[in-house]
Amino acid sequence: MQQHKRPPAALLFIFGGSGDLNHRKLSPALFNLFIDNWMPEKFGIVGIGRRPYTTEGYHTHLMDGIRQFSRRKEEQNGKWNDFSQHVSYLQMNAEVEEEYQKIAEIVKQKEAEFGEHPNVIFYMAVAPQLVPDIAQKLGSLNICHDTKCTRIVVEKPFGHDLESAKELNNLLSSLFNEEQIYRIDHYLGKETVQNILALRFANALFEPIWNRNYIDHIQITAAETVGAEGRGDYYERSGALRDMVQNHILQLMCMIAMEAPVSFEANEIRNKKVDVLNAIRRYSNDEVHAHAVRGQYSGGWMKGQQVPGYRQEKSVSPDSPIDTFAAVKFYIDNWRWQDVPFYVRTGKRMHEKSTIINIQFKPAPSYAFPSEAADTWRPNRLTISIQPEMDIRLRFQAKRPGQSMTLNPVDMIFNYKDAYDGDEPEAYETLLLDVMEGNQTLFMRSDQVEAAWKIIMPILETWESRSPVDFPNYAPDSWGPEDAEALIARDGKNWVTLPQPHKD
Ligand SMILES: NC(=O)C1=CN([C@@H]2O[C@H](COP(=O)(O)OP(=O)(O)OC[C@H]3O[C@@H](n4cnc5c(N)ncnc54)[C@H](OP(=O)(O)O)[C@@H]3O)[C@@H](O)[C@H]2O)C=CC1
Ligand SMILES: O=C1O[C@H](COP(=O)(O)O)[C@@H](O)[C@H](O)[C@H]1O
Repeated sequence: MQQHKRPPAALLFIFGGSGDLNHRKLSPALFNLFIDNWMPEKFGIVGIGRRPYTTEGYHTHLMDGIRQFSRRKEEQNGKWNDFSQHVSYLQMNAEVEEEYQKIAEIVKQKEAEFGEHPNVIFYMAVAPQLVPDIAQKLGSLNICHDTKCTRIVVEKPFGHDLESAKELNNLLSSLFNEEQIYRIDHYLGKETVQNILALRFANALFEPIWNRNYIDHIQITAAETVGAEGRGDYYERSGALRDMVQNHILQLMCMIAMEAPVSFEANEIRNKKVDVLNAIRRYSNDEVHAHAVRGQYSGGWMKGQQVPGYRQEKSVSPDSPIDTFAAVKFYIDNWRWQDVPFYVRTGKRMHEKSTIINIQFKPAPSYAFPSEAADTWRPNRLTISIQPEMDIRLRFQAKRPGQSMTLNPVDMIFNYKDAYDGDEPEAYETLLLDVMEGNQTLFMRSDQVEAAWKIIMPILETWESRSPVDFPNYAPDSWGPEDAEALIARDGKNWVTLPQPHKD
């Protein structure tokens, strides 16, 4: 068994304990932490919802999620029985103030059982519109005011726009200290995303070329094959730009573009990231059209299966103007990145599930080789595959064996599966452990969230003020609308998909 320092005693209340996020992500993550001996010696987990569950029924529901969605499918030799002793269900309506006394009683009871005051963590796995109300009601319980060991975890989306994000920040800061607020962006918990910091700041190799002098442009693609997946209710109030760009993709941009931190202290990393967000160019409403493209999928065929269009999905309006695809060309106006375009795109029902970052370097300044020696003179590319492939590829030009001087690009590959055992923790495992340990490095600070909204707002406002005339405008199993190809082709570049070994 691995030996390491485990977090102090914790009592975790999951609002939305009967919901999808807990079923698919949170409970499997907590169980994996337990199997790996990372859960505190003394801990309790209380799922909260209005649905009635017996303790046994709740355990069966959670076990079902673990079987379906955990990276570990097995019951792990009776570990589940040990784990489930710590898990209970509290049926309560979170909109009713009096019900919160039940929480205060559980805290007291656990304090007595543990013989110490545990860190009390409130996880908001509920629809965003419920969060302010719940936070306010929790604020009326004494446990929030008198101790730093009370923490609140807020899921994305954090607000619906800049104004509502500010309101939520103001409300939370009137009830909690910033050190108690954990704004989750689950991309930051992914191993491959955290590794960007290691790649950039634990190697001297890349820093000298990591700037406008050597980098031609950067691309970030976060493509999904799934559609709205029964989340039409939520997605109709969101869309791809809000759902993926405002948070995950801008965070990836920060990881790629930030300056070197002087320490890994949470606020130092967050300061460096917010500098990037503050330097991203805000477009005027007139500039939006030239820099941003939206799309919505039609019905059609996906890997041999017929799939509905977005407008035919459950809880979606038949003339919905919501974007299920967004592509934006960003600029970061600072010394390192001036004039280097960052092309980002994300969409549902796309050809493959793949999140990749491509750093395209400029060509060599001159070539002594005959022009027919190569089919590309821009071979140098660093590709960071975030998921589902987990690798880093450095592409460079090589001489093809033979009597003539023929060049073709080859890849030097670091692959997680080959280098490690391929059993990396899921993002939510890392993030939940960080909350229990009180480490906020991978969580968003209030100013980061607001800075991200400021970038997105002009695009949202422009899109919302003009209904798209041509929706749906892309077929399932494609790479999105033609306009997205044009966005990058206008600059003489093209989107790069998962790199394939070079063949003639
Ligand atoms: N699902 C996912 O993969 C992801 C979700 N998120 C975010 O997580 C949050 C939750 O999403 P998800 O789990 O999908 O949503 P669900 O609709 O599946 O779950 C909502 C939960 O809220 C509970 N709830 C609603 N009203 C009340 C109430 N008045 N009192 C007590 N409980 C209540 C429901 O319980 P009951 O019905 O029993 O009352 C249910 O457990 C959202 O903010 C979402 O954006 C973020 C990333 C991924
Ligand atoms: O936050 C969200 O992320 C998922 C994609 O997450 P991933 O880890 O599978 O890349 C997306 O499907 C969802 O719409 C969004 O809310």
